[in-house]
Amino acid sequence: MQLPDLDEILERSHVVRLPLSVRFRGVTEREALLIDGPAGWGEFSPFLEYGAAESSRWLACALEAAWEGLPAPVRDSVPVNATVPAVAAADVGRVLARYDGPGTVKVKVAEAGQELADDVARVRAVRAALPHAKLRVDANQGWSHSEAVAALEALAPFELEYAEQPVAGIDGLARLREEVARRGLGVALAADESVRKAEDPLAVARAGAADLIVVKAQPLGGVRAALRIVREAGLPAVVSSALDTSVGLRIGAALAAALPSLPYACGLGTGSLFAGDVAAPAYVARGGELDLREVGADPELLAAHRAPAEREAWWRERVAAAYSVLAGEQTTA
Ligand SMILES: O=C(O)CCC(=O)C1=CC=C[C@@H](O)[C@@H]1C(=O)O
Ligand SMILES: [Mg+2]
Repeated sequence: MQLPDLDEILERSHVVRLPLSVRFRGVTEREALLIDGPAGWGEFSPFLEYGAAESSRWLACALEAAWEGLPAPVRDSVPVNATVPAVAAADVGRVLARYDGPGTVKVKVAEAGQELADDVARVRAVRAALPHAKLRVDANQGWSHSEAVAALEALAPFELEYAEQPVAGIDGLARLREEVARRGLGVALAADESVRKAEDPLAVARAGAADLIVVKAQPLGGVRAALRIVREAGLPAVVSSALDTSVGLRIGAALAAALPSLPYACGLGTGSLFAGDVAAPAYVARGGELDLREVGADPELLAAHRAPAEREAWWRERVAAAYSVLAGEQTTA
């Protein structure tokens, strides 16, 4: 795609800071830069600690959505999972109450400072609240090999549909996958960080280190790039969000809706964790499904959630830095 002018991108940009209803990834607020492009809304919201090279993938996704538009869907709604952050078991009911009829729940585990007993109690509380839901866990590579083995043994009675990035690295996943098979634990392993933060997102598939991959439009450089990665990986894929605003969730839904096969509920339910959003109504699932309706930022909500001036300046500089990386790639291509 031909890069639009940086000035035009910046003219069309709005920076927001949205409140979360529950702490997630250590934050209670989420900042994002939204672009009102000629083909639709784009979102640029790399996590605050990401540098220019990594953030450039996220910008490529925003520019694709805003200037090129979203690819044609093959379905008109997508199933989504509820996501339960690493809260105390006693708070699980309060978090689940924010979701409407989820058939699948992803539970965050292996949070720093917590014990395996906290994870088991949290998963048990979800199972008690939703006896028929499918359950999955996401450790964000927080376990060592032996911790992962112990945890997957302790969680085996819950018949998880998969465990997402239980340990770090492709070699770590491959080794754990062998051990899981040897012990007959019967749990599939999904790669997330080993796809979205890897130099080569296909390496994990080539190494046979995971049963499935998690794909996110922003970290992978856009919807079309993510579609290509799924095709080339040849593994089942779960589409997920990066704690996006409604605008980014709609882009994730476009990815899910364009995949030829969608065997798993998508991690696109995180709109339900926000206490404020940019679209009216917010892009949240009903009955465990997200409809592929049109979603754009609402001017009044953009104004209500506008980030403080110094944060706005910071995000605009961040776009410029990521843009330089993309422009450099175009001249060398
Ligand atoms: O997949 C989901 O259910 C929701 C999205 C989600 O879990 C994540 C969003 C953003 C950052 C990540 O820490 C996290 C993930 O690891 O998958
Ligand atoms: Mg994950």
